[in-house]
Amino acid sequence: MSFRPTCSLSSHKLPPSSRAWLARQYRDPYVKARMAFPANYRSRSAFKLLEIDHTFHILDQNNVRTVVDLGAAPGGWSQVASAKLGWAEDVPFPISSKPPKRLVSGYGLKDKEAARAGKAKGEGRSARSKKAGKYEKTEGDEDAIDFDPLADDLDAAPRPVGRGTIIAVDLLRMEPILGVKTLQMDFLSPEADEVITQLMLDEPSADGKADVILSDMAANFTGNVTADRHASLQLSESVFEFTKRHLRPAESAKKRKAGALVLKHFVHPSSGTFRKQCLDPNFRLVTYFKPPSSRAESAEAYWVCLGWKGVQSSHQPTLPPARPAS
Ligand SMILES: C[S@@+](CC[C@H](N)C(=O)[O-])C[C@H]1O[C@@H](n2cnc3c(N)ncnc32)[C@H](O)[C@@H]1O
Repeated sequence: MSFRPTCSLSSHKLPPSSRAWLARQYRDPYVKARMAFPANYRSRSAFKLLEIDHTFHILDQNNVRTVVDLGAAPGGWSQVASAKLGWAEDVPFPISSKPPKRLVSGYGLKDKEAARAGKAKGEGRSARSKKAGKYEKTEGDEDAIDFDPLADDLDAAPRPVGRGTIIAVDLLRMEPILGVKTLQMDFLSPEADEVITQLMLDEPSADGKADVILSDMAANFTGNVTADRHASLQLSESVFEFTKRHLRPAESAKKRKAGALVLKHFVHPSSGTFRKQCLDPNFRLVTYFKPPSSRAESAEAYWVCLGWKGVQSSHQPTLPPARPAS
């Protein structure tokens, strides 16, 4: 469902669950903050990465040049990474408790102008969004917020020239972001590694290694606890296998805490085993982190892993490695 700040909360036409969702959105300071800032984040998730980076300084390092963003759509984390690598205006932090009024009450000024322009051409917001191939929020992806792709004006001058590149992978199509190469594919497919590697090697002086790997991937929840846990663990295992091949070890970056992995997971009994077998032995520091912007009622959390040792883990995946190609 779209978030429309002008919707009436008391509308009896809405089912109770939608009214509760809207009420929560109204109260949510991150939803307001997202609309207030010039970065015009595409998702509320952007704040989770800002908070992670504010605490661990993963992207705030000059030596960070290649970032892989797995499960990137609609693009909030990629926007943050793009700004941190200097491709876009950097983003304010910490989150202001009082975002500018004119923007909190509706869409950003730029969006309003774009909306007016669209209207003049006889196009409504939804028609324009459809034409531009707008990210469609999927069920369970409640941190995605409707955004107007036309509001991210990539042609606006002057363009900052950033360093390095971000490779964003998702099952879903993503609108372009400066400094970001987007790849629409299933990360679990057998060909994913090769295609991502190719993109990494396309860069001048690239060696196919990433300085930072981010995974905010979340499998679609089915409601079947066993199947959902399996899917979540399978994603974690696959990201770890990818990390073994592509994360630049701290030693070669000559920084103790270089080589960073941020991995989303959903708390369940096997996740502790995964951490002990795969993460703890291979990183200098592994921290379980629940960003303040992650909803308390959500079982999601992140492992923030710093200082990749480049060690090949002896851990054998407990699950079938990859989904067969359909
Ligand atoms: C919570 S959203 C990510 C939000 C994103 N970090 C942002 O800031 O906008 C999770 C994403 O994981 C993607 N995803 C789940 N399984 C995937 C897979 N096997 N391959 C690629 N993407 C996947 C979903 O399509 C979804 O867009």
